[in-house]
Amino acid sequence: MTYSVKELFYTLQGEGAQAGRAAVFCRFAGCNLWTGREQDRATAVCTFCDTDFVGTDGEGGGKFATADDLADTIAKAWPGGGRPYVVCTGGEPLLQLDTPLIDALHARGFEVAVETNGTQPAPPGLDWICVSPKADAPLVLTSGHELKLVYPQPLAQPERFAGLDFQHFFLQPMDSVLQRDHTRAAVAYCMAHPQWRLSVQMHKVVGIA
Ligand SMILES: C[S@@+](CC[C@H](N)C(=O)[O-])C[C@H]1O[C@@H](n2cnc3c(N)ncnc32)[C@H](O)[C@@H]1O
Ligand SMILES: Nc1nc2[nH]cc(C(=O)O)c2c(=O)[nH]1
Ligand code: SF4
Ligand SMILES: [Mg+2]
Repeated sequence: MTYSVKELFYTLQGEGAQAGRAAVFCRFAGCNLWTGREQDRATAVCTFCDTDFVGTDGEGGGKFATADDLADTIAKAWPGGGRPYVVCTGGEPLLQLDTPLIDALHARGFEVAVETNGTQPAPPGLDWICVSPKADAPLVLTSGHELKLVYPQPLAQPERFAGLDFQHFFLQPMDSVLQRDHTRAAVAYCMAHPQWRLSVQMHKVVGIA
């Protein structure tokens, strides 16, 4: 299958339990909850997205004809040393990430992580699954390593997800003009409900991709 990648770059994971860890980011193009066009944002299922995932024209982006082609490109972006780590994101990565690509990445020594909205089943073999539920979208993926809820979403209260089968539960303040208010509210919620931890988008604080 052909993979459409918006951008592919080396940085630090900025969010969740793996924050601070060096990672190759593979941002797949396209999402099932928003077209990515600003004129459609208000009517999208997911309205708060902070990401451009349209097309294949970003840094390191392109169309990759085979799993081996894409895995080779990801492997070239790793500097050597440590345990190679790739974060598959998007857009919605589970529209494209499949078993041949996971196998090709494992064959090159990578741990494979995914950032998903949880509306698609996950292929087997993923090493780290981060699910970030969206209020108006059906949640299909109800287990994984971390659940990272963007907060606040009035129609997706943390209580709805607290009993699911995840090792870590994070609230991530919604980035918008009200980001400071959202952060204060998330802090208060985590202090009142210690099952939840705060995920600050560290990459935005330190100014990296
Ligand atoms: C751009 S999404 C791509 C992966 C997948 N589509 C998803 O939604 O999980 C990556 C992460 O950014 C989070 N995110 C998106 N917009 C955000 C915002 N405005 N503020 C905080 N986090 C946001 C998502 O919830 C998700 O955890
Ligand atoms: N540094 C960094 N960490 C991230 N964690 C999740 C991200 C995403 O957009 O999926 C992201 C991102 O865009 N940059
Ligand atoms: S589901 Fe993820 S990629 Fe899609 S619009 Fe929402 S935050 Fe953005
Ligand atoms: Mg991001």
